[in-house]
Amino acid sequence: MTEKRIIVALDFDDAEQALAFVKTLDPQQCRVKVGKELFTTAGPALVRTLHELGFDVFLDLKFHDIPNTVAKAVKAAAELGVWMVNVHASGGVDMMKAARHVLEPYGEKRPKLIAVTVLTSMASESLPEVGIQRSLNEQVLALAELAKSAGLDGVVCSAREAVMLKGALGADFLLVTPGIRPEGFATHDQHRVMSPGAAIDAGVDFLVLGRPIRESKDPNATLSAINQQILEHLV
Ligand SMILES: O=C(O)c1cc(=O)[nH]c(=O)n1[C@@H]1O[C@H](COP(=O)(O)O)[C@@H](O)[C@H]1O
Repeated sequence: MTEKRIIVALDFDDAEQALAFVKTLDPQQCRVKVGKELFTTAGPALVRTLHELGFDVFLDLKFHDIPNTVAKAVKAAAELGVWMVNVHASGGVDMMKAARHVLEPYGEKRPKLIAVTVLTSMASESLPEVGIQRSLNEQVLALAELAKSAGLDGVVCSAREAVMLKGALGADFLLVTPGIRPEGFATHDQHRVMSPGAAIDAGVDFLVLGRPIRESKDPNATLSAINQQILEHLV
């Protein structure tokens, strides 16, 4: 099995539902993401259970606070042993450097630290309402450059910005992209979407999929089908 590129978003109300769902998944086929909703109800205990079941966990709490607070939160995530954790790049370079610095003692076992650029639910027209006058691509690039200068491993962005970011920041800077939608699947609240195959063609490293897998009648079969598409697009 090559690198597991799919991260399934466990956006469930509680641990019971999340565990019933993950037990239908093969940990060789995907990683999983625990976000604000599930972590607020189920907490670290659920993350430990997911580890016991063999899943790598992306703890998606998008920390955004003063450097000291974010650094301590990222350290707590490292203590939990998660595979990946994220912060908001708009928290600034000092915040990101503090988050990166606190991971030093963990060496190669540290979680990957990535920064959210512009949420995939936002369209370019929404940027002025939060005070951003530059274009969406300029904003994503500027925040990704900031994250790289702070020593982070990569960013969360949409797959639509992947070609630009890989060109500007290099192949090793990880791109994690939500807003992935198989052809014909509803976009819901996502604005900047792309299909799994197109995202791989654009150079994305990890694809985040929530509703397309959770709402499938056979999640593991959907996962296998998307993994197959990924393999075909990697050659
Ligand atoms: O950091 C994230 O994971 C994230 C960033 C972003 O810009 N957009 C985004 O959708 N996400 C998360 O990715 C998942 C997407 O879920 P679906 O839209 O159901 O596939 C959700 O759990 C979001 O919280």
